[in-house]
Amino acid sequence: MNLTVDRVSKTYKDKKAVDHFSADLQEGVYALLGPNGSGKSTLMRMMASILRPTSGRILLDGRDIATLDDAYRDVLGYMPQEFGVYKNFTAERFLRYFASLKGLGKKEAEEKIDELLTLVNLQGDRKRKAGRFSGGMKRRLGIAQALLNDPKVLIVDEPTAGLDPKERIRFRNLLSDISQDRIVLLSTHIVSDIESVAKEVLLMKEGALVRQSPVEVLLEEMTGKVWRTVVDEKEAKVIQARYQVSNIMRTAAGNTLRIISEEKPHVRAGNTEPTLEDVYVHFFDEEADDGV
Ligand SMILES: Nc1ncnc2c1ncn2[C@@H]1O[C@H](COP(=O)(O)OP(=O)(O)OP(=O)(O)O)[C@@H](O)[C@H]1O
Repeated sequence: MNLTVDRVSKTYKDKKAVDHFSADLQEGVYALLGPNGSGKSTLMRMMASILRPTSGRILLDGRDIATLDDAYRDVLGYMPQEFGVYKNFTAERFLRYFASLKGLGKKEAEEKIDELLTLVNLQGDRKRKAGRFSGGMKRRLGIAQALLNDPKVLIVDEPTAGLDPKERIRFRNLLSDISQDRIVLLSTHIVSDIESVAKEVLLMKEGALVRQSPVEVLLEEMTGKVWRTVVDEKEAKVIQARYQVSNIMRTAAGNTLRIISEEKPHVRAGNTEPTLEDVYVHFFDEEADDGV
């Protein structure tokens, strides 16, 4: 299976939110990583066929999703960023409602709902009102909703926003469990969410794709460019003005700096193992959000 984004652009009035974005996805988890406002939601809404591109095409196995229309929606699961639940619906009623919208028969729906509530670990809460759920539970219910039609393409926009660290881990595991035989695309600006689950990372900046690579390749490219040194406050300021600093840890011994640089940035600096956060800082020149 191939989902191809072919030079897709979207312009809102005078704002170019997505700019000639091209990518090719097969089965597995892909992470769309970029700062706020880089165009991730706009791109995903186009890939979910909710929004029409201003130009360019999106193809599933060579066929335009705009032409496939309902045939595409039959194989698509989508969880938008702003995911609302009907407050007074119980979890199971909410899923029954969406199952009927998606055209599932009654018996088929009950079986699927049962299976999905177990998968997202909400079986014990199925008769509780979704309005009382925590952020993490609502998002898990959202994923169950997106999986009702057993989609071949699953698009989830910022699935871990607002979740606590434990919920984020649970979510990550869930995504990797369901990624077999499906294309899963998730967006995030939280680096630690994707380091262990993503097959490839798509780095998005100002509407454009800057890189599509496996995590290992991105890390490999940074080898020898990430440095660690302990300096006093004055030296720290000088280094910060001259180099990209991905982290500063202030301790009694001084300031421990992680620096990204082609050259050795300080006499006492030594190379250290790169992380995806360093990659993020390198490409976006801003501090990574660790999501905590
Ligand atoms: N309906 C709209 N009308 C006008 N401009 C918009 C609209 N939707 C988004 N934009 C603008 O397009 C750009 C990309 O927005 P988008 O929401 O796609 O980015 P994002 O990467 O998903 O950001 P975030 O992580 O904050 O949601 C932003 O500058 C945003 O202000």
